Amino acid sequence: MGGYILAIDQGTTSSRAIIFDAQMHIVAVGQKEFEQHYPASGWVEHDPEEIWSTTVWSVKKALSEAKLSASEIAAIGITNQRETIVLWDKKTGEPIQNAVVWQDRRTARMCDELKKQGLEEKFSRKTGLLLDPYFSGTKIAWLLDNVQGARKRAENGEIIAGTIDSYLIWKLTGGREHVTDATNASRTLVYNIEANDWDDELLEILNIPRSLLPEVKDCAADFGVTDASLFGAEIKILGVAGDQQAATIGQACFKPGMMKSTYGTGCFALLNTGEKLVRSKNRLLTTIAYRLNGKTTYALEGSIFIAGAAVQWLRDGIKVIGKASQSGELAAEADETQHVYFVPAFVGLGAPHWDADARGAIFGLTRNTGPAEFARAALESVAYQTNDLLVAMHKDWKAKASDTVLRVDGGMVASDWTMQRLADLLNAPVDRPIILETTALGAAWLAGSRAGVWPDAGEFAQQWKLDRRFDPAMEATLRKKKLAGWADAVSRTLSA
Ligand SMILES: Nc1ncnc2c1ncn2[C@@H]1O[C@H](COP(=O)(O)OP(=O)(O)O)[C@@H](O)[C@H]1O
Ligand SMILES: O=P(O)(O)OC[C@H](O)CO
Repeated sequence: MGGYILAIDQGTTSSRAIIFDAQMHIVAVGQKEFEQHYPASGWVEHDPEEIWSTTVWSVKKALSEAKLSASEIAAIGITNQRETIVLWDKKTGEPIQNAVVWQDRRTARMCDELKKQGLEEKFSRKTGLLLDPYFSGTKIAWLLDNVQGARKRAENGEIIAGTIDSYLIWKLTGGREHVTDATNASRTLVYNIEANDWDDELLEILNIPRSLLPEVKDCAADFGVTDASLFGAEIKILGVAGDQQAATIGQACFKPGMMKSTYGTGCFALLNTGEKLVRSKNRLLTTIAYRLNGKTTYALEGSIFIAGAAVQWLRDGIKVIGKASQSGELAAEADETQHVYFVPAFVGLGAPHWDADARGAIFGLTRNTGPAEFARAALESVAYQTNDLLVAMHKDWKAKASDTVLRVDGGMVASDWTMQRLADLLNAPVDRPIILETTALGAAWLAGSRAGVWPDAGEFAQQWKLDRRFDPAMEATLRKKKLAGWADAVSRTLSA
């Protein structure tokens, strides 16, 4: 057995496999995109078979690129798009229908109904979440009620449910393990984050049989062994965490008060609050950052649904850029005297507004407005939204904005212009590390430390190295004016 660790990062748009050596350096990557299905307005689905085939393809690709055999891999760590849910047949492994993705809004009315019954406080107290279609619970209920025969099959114990980590482990172990980890469980809306168990009362409200759900383990634990027929030898699965929690670990945010923000399709900021479960009074989420050796560390989370997706819209929607990397250059050419605000509520707004029905809007257009001002407004929208999250976090965590250092990662942080504007509008420093594969790194650390080939948290934290710090440089009055303009634009975009 070699000291290599394989991280599987199953994301919203692609599946990736990354092999790290014993020194925590990347030696090979396999990656494959898969199809997004939009069967109705606001609905988003993935084909689980495609999630599985692209994952297997990526692992095989990474192994062949690295010229390694499966027997040289000490352990696998899995990280995944969170909340997305699959129901599948226990005997055949066949999904009962496509996975319902985290972005999917089909249960908005169900959530409204539960809110009308006065149940949001109960769900929030027990799970740390809110009644929004984002989370898995109402998606499971919808599948049981709407896929023909599903409820009967569930009652007969023929089908089971899981988030993507759980589905992948089931497939990887040849149907031997139905398990998940505490971070993924904490996104389902039926997991009690204080009791650390599925919650019978919430399961009853949503009419979900407990037998459908996987066993919940620590993030570093024995999750099973891959079937030898898949990659040529058995490999132990020793680490699992949802992708935003894995990025928190990969950014070495192990101490209370440390915060990371990941800018991929969406943006997710997590603040480590330690063993203390902080209840947000400002519409943020309380979630499990990680659970190690039976000890839970909590986080406050702000979730924004559109970040890099706004750059994709500049490229594929209004076609003002040819590739994502041109967005910063174009924004830098914008006329600073024009105040254009773009609220990218393509799929509603996440934290702190939680408005499923809001849709995108642009304000402040003049005859001189052109592609550069659109690009700047799109990139600035990401910074303004992050600021809204941080303002809410500072109220809940009682910290000053000036005391905050934000560690960033994800595809968008390649843009220097965006990172500088982020620091300017937050009025706080923004730190970009050298290793940007923080999500995979976090999953690899869980597996590698459990396997005994990677160091403990303290030593691991020392490998975090700064690439560049962006210090705030915007004049205070301009910043104030811009933030007020954004607040006005958002208030005009909200649905009610
Ligand atoms: N140089 C860049 N400037 C701005 N945005 C970028 C740049 N490079 C990539 N992006 C954006 O980053 C996103 C991809 O980031 P990634 O972390 O791979 O996302 P995900 O894991 O959600 O698929 C895309 O939405 C893309 O538009
Ligand atoms: O797959 P990503 O990187 O877009 O992350 C999705 C989040 O986990 C959704 O909560």
